[in-house]
Order: sequence, then structure tokens, then C-alpha cells
Amino acid sequence: MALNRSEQTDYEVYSIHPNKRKIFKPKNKIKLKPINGPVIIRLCSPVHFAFNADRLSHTKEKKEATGFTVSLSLPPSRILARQNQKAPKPEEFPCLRFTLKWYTMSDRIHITNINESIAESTKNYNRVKELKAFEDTKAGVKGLVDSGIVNIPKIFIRPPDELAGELKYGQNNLQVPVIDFTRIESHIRSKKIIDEVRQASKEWGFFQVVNHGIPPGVLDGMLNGIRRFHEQDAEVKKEYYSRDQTKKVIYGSNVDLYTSRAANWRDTLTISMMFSYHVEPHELPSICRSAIIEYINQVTKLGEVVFELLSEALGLIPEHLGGTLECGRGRALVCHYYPACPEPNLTLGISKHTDPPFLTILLQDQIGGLQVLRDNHWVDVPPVSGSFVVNIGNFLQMISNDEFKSAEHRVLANRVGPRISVACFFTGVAVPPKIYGPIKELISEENPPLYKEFTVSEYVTKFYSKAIDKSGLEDFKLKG
Ligand SMILES: O=C(O)CCC(=O)C(=O)O
Ligand SMILES: [Fe+2]
Repeated sequence: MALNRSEQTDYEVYSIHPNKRKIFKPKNKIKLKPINGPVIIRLCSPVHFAFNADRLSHTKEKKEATGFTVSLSLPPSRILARQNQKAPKPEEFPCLRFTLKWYTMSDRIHITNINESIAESTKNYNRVKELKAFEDTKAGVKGLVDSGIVNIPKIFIRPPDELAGELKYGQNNLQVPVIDFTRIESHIRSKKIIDEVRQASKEWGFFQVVNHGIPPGVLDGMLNGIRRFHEQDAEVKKEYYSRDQTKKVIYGSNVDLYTSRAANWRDTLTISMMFSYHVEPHELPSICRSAIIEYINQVTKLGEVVFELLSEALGLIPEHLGGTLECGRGRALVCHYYPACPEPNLTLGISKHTDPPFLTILLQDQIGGLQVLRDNHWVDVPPVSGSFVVNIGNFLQMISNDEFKSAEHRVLANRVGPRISVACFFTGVAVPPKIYGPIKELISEENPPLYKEFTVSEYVTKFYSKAIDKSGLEDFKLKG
């Protein structure tokens, strides 16, 4: 929950200690000094509400010791719920006046500022041990949900500064471009499409594609197949559980589990054709084998078309990216499963990141939650039935010498789920190593190269050594 800050400076807060049965006695009422910036209301169980405090007031005593009411005196217009939504009316926004009825005698509420909160959250908490325990289940986030948890484990909770950082993103009604690929082969039509692709790739790094010609049955078949994989018996899935990125078929949770600040609420099945360029049917999980084979064929062909359009959009011959540079040769299907989350405001489905490859073609189901960062606004990429989301990756930003942009994006966690998505990364040639760098035709004296040359393996090795929210582009920038 993110609330805007008002100019009020007096913070009347209550510290509540039910275990001492002194819940609402006046001596428990504390007057805090004005706090600059956000505050955290923390229940001792790992539940936080992060917001910029206006005024917490009016804590009513209840007869029984198992509930209380906190009313926030905030003008509704100052409230930001999820980005992109209009400020709700008070009656539509349950947190404006929320009743916490579920705390037990050992619960306690603290109202602290961010720094105190960070200090406290690192006390008595062995993160690595908890990550390891999660990993050892080999059952992913889905396993946690199946075990009936109602609070998300601490390893998934975004750090307080990050939660509070949500406040800086404004509302907007920006729309990600949608490009119609109907009659893509006709000369006149494709000129218009090339212009749209150029503009979207320069300004957004993201666009949606409709009427691409892949039958809806193939898309539904793939989403259903991935759902079946993740929802099958946990013992069968375990066979594929691994962190070895050289394997062709890998099931796991959070590729950056040990390097990120907070784990994400999702599990992933990866089919990697990055190094071998193909996968044998018998190597694929039987439960989604035929769906994956059909999908790979179709999405590979769509990738070829998109590379032609992108080449032309850069003023190159249509075969430049796909043919000469073989940007579409290596591929990886990254098939995500985002279970329903009991506390979606505290975590993310996938943290803010850019994609490393040349190009990503993404299939998402109808749940929603994908957002792209544009001019410091999180813009929803709404599900459009039968469409694909296409986004430029870091490699293409580098070889286009910043002509095209690899945009930051993320996925929100959601109370509703599961959400399923399949990203096809087009990763180029890794073996034998091919050297990529800013395309010669695109550089000149006025437009000198901005990036060093790189190999796919070199970039990918760096990528896997850190959290996904660290893009790695900077490491390859030429210092000028
Ligand atoms: O699930 C999504 O919509 C996006 C996934 C994504 O960004 C990725 O796999 O890189
Ligand atoms: Fe991504």
C-alpha cells in the first residue's frame, strides 16, 4: 500500500502491546517527532504496511483484546493504490479504515521509520539459512502456497526502502503501442509496420503484436501445458530442479535467489537452446512436450519476421539481424508460474529488470501484472487476447548503439492466480563464440560506438553472477 505524503507534521501514533494487556491505555500512546519520509507499520509477523505517514489517529479501544481499529486520516485524493489506478473513494479502499482482528496475544505493532525498521529486520534473521531451507524443498513458491501459508515468508518481502520507493512513481494513462501485423507480407502495409516498430523500439523498447498469424490454439496449448507442468505432482517436478544453467531443461524458483535483496513470487521452467540450438523431444517433460515443440516452431518463425522488421527499422537490409548476425539462433523459453499471493503488496512476481538477449517475445495469460517503466511511470502491459508482447533486450540496445532501448519492466504479485507467461529469449550465437558489438553501419564520427564488443557467454556469465535487477549494460559501456 502506498500513500502520498501530506504537509502535516504531527504524528500521533499508538504502540500496542497486547501481550501486556495494555492495549489502548493512554501511556501507550506515543507522540512521535515528525518523521521525514515514509514510515513502516510493522506487525511482528512479517507484515508491513509502508506509507508516508500523514496522521495515524483515533485508535479505538475494543472490549476484547483480539482486535482494534486504526483509522488513517488521509484525504482520498492523496492515496495511491496500485500505480495506474485512479485514487479510490474512501469506501472503495479498505485500508483507509482497516480493522486488524487477527493478531494474537504475542503480536505487537511498531511504528518506526525506515532505518529503524531495516535494523530490526536484520536482527534474529538468518536469511541465507531461510533461503537454503526454501531451496531444499525443491517445491518452489507453489509448494509454499500448497502448504497453506497465509503470510509470505520474510525472504520474499521487499526491503523497506524499496517498498517506500514506490511513492516516487506517479499515476499515468500511458499506453504501450499495439502493432497490427495483418498482411505483414504486403509491401505498403509493412512500411507502416516498420515505422511503428521503429518508433516503439526507440521510445518504449516494448510493443504488443496482434494478428501475427499464430493460431490461438497454439498459444492456449502452451499456456495450459506450462500450467500442467507446474501443477503436477511435486515429486515429478523435482527431477528437473536445478541451478545449473548449462542444462537444457531446468525447473526452479528465482534464478537470483542468493543474490537478490528479496525473492520473487514465482517458479520457472526453462528450456534452453542457447548453446545447443535445439532440444530433442525426449528431453522435454512429457506433460507439456507436444505443446512446447509446436510453440518453439511457431515463435521461432515469428522471431524471424520481427528481426526483419527491426533490421529495416534500423535502415539495414532485412536479413541483417536474423541472417548476418544470427540474433535468432540461440533461444530460451522461460516459462513462469506466478502463484496467487496472500500479501501481494509486500513482494513482486519479478523484480524490475531488463532482459539480456537481443529480443524477447512474451506470451502472457489474462491475469495481468506486467509493467514497463516509461519516464519514471510504471505502465501496465495489459493482456490482449491472442497477442504477444515484444521487447528489445540489452544485446540489441548495445549493437544498435542505443538506437533501440531495452526497457526496465517487472511483474506485480497478485492475490489472484496463478498467472502464467512464457518468454522466448532470442540470444544469438554463443558457440562457437561470436563477437558482437555496435553495428558498423550505425556508427560514424558523429555517432561513435558506445559499447565494447562482447560475446554472449561473457555477458550471460556476468548476468548469472548478480541479482536480475542489475542490468549489466554499464559493464560494457565504453568510457568516453
Ligand atoms: O511474466 C512476464 O510477464 C514477464 C517475464 C519477464 O520479464 C522475463 O522473463 O524476463
Ligand atoms: Fe523480462
